[in-house]
Amino acid sequence: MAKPLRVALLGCGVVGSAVARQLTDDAADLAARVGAPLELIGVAVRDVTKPRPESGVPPELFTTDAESLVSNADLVVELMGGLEPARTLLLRAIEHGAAVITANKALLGADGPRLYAAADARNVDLSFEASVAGAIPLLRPLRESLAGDDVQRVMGIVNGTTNYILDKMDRTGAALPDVLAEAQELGYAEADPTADVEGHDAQAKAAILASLAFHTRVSSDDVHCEGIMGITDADIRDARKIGCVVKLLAICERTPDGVSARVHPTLVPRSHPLASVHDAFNAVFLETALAGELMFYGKGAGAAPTASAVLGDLVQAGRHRVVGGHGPRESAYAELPVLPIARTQTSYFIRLDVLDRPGVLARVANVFGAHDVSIESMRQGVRRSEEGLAILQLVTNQAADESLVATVEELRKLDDVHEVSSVLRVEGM
Ligand SMILES: NC(=O)C1=CN([C@@H]2O[C@H](COP(=O)(O)OP(=O)(O)OC[C@H]3O[C@@H](n4cnc5c(N)ncnc54)[C@H](O)[C@@H]3O)[C@@H](O)[C@H]2O)C=CC1
Ligand SMILES: N[C@@H](CC=O)C(=O)O
Ligand code: NA
Repeated sequence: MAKPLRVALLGCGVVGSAVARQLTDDAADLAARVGAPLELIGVAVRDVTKPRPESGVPPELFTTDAESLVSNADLVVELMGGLEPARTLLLRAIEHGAAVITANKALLGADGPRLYAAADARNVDLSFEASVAGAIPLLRPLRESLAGDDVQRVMGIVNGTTNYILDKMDRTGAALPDVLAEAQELGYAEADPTADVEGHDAQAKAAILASLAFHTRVSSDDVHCEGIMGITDADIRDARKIGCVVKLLAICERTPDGVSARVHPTLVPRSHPLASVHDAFNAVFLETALAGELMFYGKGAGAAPTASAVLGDLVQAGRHRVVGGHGPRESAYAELPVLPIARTQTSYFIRLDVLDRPGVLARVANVFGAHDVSIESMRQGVRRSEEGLAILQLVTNQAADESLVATVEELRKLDDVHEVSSVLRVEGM
């Protein structure tokens, strides 16, 4: 057995506590797998007096001096979240020659290349399996197992909190704020849960996935993002009526013109495998040139599942310390253009309240035709006859997103249209 490797932990919240606990409870096995004991030399926290019995960390190991801690470690595990001071501490750790492990998708999505460059310059590992889809081994397959293949498409549910919320709304009719509080209690949500419900957590994850899948730098800012705050009971009911469920999807695609990445609420047919992803589970489908279709499923959030991914990275980085070598570096050589959503092919579900008068269907259909958008199906909903209104629910075929946006804009201006009451993208029909 080699000499102990010094491990510094930054943050002792939901995930940090679970990692710390496992470092103690499973010390002998982890040492045997690494080839050296993993010695926890300190845990950086904001308040050293706060009791954290669940972590099993001896009180003397807590410190507020994160800078000194990272300067003395072989392996630094960042589980604080947020851009700063996480970025500065990771860069300092790398500068001192430590391998770094992080679950911080917000930081990777905003500034990943800077961390990669620093890690490459010092020849140390930068690992982040927990940052996307929690426990699911997804980034290592993309970075390593599929390094000889060409990924065409990545589509999936990568945010546990919003899946938990949408699933509960669908299955029990519960209201969004109540279910969000439950997801927070269960440790799924971000410290600021608006990152979950506004889609920014999934946006950062989509940036990480697209970067790895397409060997091209894609930052969070390149990812079109719509969250779930606008999803209403009526949307969930409409989805049900047309045999669908609403899911927040991340979709990254390679096209002849470049690559795109987007996150938005999406109608998915109930027969689609993503429709049966319940609670805080995540699921991601890959389409590749050689392997064909691959599916990854598991727990995307929560203390123990996320700790599993962090510890896997920690063991791998530890092994590299013991026997030499390091994990993959940034692969961004392809430098493909990153396309805006306007140029992505999508299809829309549109709900319209129209004036119930002769010729209205033809005039509505004309607007679609004028933008080269064809209608896949149309359904007339319950009439609100006292107001002289009828409800139309249409699903389009695939078209450029900009054409669909233009179609909706023009529908809104039509005299026959009282209101465009819902617009959602559709996948898998
Ligand atoms: N909770 C989950 O299911 C998952 C979380 N993650 C990521 O893991 C990281 C940690 O998440 P959680 O444990 O859920 O968050 P958390 O909010 O429970 O824990 C973060 C801890 O870091 C501490 N902290 C923050 N800034 C600090 C500073 N400047 N100095 C010292 N301590 C500081 C906080 O006080 C808190 O105790 C985040 O990047 C999150 O995005 C990734 C996958 C799943
Ligand atoms: N808040 C995130 C945690 C894991 O990344 C989620 O809900 O998925
Ligand atoms: Na993962």
